[in-house]
Amino acid sequence: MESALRAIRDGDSVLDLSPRSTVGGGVEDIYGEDRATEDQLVTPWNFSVASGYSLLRDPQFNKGLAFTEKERDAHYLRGLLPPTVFSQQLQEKKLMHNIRQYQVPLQKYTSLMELQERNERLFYKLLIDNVEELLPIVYTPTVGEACQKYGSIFKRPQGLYISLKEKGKILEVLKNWPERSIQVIVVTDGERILGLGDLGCQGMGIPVGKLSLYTALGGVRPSACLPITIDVGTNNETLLKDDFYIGLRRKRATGQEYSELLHEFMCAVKQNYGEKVLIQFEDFANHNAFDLLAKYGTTHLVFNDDIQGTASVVLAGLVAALKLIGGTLAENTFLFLGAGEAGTGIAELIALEISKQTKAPIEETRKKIWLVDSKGLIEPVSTLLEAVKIIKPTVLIGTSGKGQTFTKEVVEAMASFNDKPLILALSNPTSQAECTAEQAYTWSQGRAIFASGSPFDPVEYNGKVYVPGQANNCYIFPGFGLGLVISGAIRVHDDMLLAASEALAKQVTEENYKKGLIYPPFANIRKISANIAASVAAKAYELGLATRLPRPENLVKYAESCMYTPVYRNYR
Ligand SMILES: NC(=O)C1=CN([C@@H]2O[C@H](COP(=O)(O)OP(=O)(O)OC[C@H]3O[C@@H](n4cnc5c(N)ncnc54)[C@H](OP(=O)(O)O)[C@@H]3O)[C@@H](O)[C@H]2O)C=CC1
Ligand SMILES: CC(=O)C(=O)O
Ligand SMILES: [Mg+2]
Repeated sequence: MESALRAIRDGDSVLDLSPRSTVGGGVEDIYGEDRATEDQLVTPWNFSVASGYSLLRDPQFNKGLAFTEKERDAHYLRGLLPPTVFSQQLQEKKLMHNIRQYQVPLQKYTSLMELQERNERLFYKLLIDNVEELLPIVYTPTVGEACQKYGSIFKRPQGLYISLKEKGKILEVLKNWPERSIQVIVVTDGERILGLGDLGCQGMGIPVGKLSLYTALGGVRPSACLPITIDVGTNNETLLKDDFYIGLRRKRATGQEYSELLHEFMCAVKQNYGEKVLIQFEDFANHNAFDLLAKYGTTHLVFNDDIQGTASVVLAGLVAALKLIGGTLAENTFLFLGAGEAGTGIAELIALEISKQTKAPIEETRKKIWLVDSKGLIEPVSTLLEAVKIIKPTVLIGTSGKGQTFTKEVVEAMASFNDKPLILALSNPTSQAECTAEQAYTWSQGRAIFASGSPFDPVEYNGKVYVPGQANNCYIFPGFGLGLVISGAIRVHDDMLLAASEALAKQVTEENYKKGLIYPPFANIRKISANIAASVAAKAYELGLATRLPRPENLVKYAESCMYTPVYRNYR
């Protein structure tokens, strides 16, 4: 067997097995592959059944030191591991200890990505058990920095890259992905990565991060998740000049060239994975995002996280906040800084919810909502401060992607006519937040109810500790997607967003309210996701959009039973 392999690999039956020094200074391998020059062809070999060395290098099955004695015997692992056997708990303890040694968040990020590449179950165990500590690493804000530096920190590729070079061959590219039964795709074209702008192909960190939350927070199994970056070029001059940039070095394709590639992609996905695969659009620029959602919303199961997920999470926070500020949604006045995907998505869902509650036409309910963009309000008002003073909103929402725009004067103005001004600084990452938690509490003399897209630590002000919430779509999309998957939904409907929002708001407890929180803690996120999933699935059945029949009686229990858990499996 051994010699047959050698002969086949070498393409020649006679081999000199003694290692020799090569011209480049290395040592030749016994198969002669090192001797091959650039124009001699060699075959990349692999084995289909993971055992021994290849088992240790397969992240899906690797358990590292946690392989039992029996497994080490049965799977040819003897000698490939040191003699000790660790439990998964001990591995987790060791890794958390190591991660906590790093002072720089990006180092924590790379060590977690390496773990994901090495031992998937252990990665998810860590993420689930330490979600509040690790979320800011695998997700905003650190993932933003990782995308900015993706070319330099890039080691092994994650996800699937589809560039203009693959035009006409996208179906073949999808078939190169090792998994067949995909349930959720998160796709970006990298043009609006958080509030950091066009990061081109380096936006891949976002689909990778979002999908790791699909698994950790929503229980969708990792093998069913597919991160995709569509590379149509970048207009980011710094990246185009960067030696380490990993994407196409050209300006972004637009118009027909862009839409043809996207259309081929959408058709290929449906052809390869069927009608029930969820395609989540993420961090597209708004000049494409709305069109893509409208175009494919009637033919595919598509969801835009920035427009729809954000809307659902913010509406939940607003509904919960009514417990603290009193009144109904309709009695509030909303002012947005930023009228793009997040801003208009949230505004529309608020208007829809008020319209459902009051039976007033949506054209009427929109009148309580004001949006300011870079050119000002659609009125002779050019600054946010002026708009705040004239409109006197009860709720101020930042979705402009520009940091420090809720100035002291703006927050003070909000606090001058509101007992409890509700201030949501949604822009990510932390550097782009409209104001910090400390600023919101200090400038409002401790009266603001504050939540932000990226997390802030608790703030002490005048001897009292204030705990800011995190208003981020990651409360919604994992449970939302799970609900679509378990019901076999074929289309997304706005009523599902309202159902998800209501389910999230219901998870806020009296204890949370006492702390001024309008979102529940992430520590309970899997329970929260199961509830969101059940509500979304229930709505899918009600609307006739579910294909998984018969409908399970208890949808919460069913959702929980479908959720991936990262404990190790025993191998026979
Ligand atoms: N917390 C969360 O869950 C989420 C947060 N976000 C964050 O929200 C931000 C915006 O995202 P998104 O809506 O998709 O982006 P868009 O590009 O779609 O929208 C940005 C909007 O902000 C406006 N704007 C830009 N600069 C200014 C300024 N100086 N003053 C006033 N308005 C300005 C733009 O106006 P114009 O068109 O005139 O330039 C546009 O209306 C990002 O930072 C993103 O990270 C997004 C989704 C979810
Ligand atoms: C959270 C998110 O989706 C964004 O900032 O784009
Ligand atoms: Mg996003």
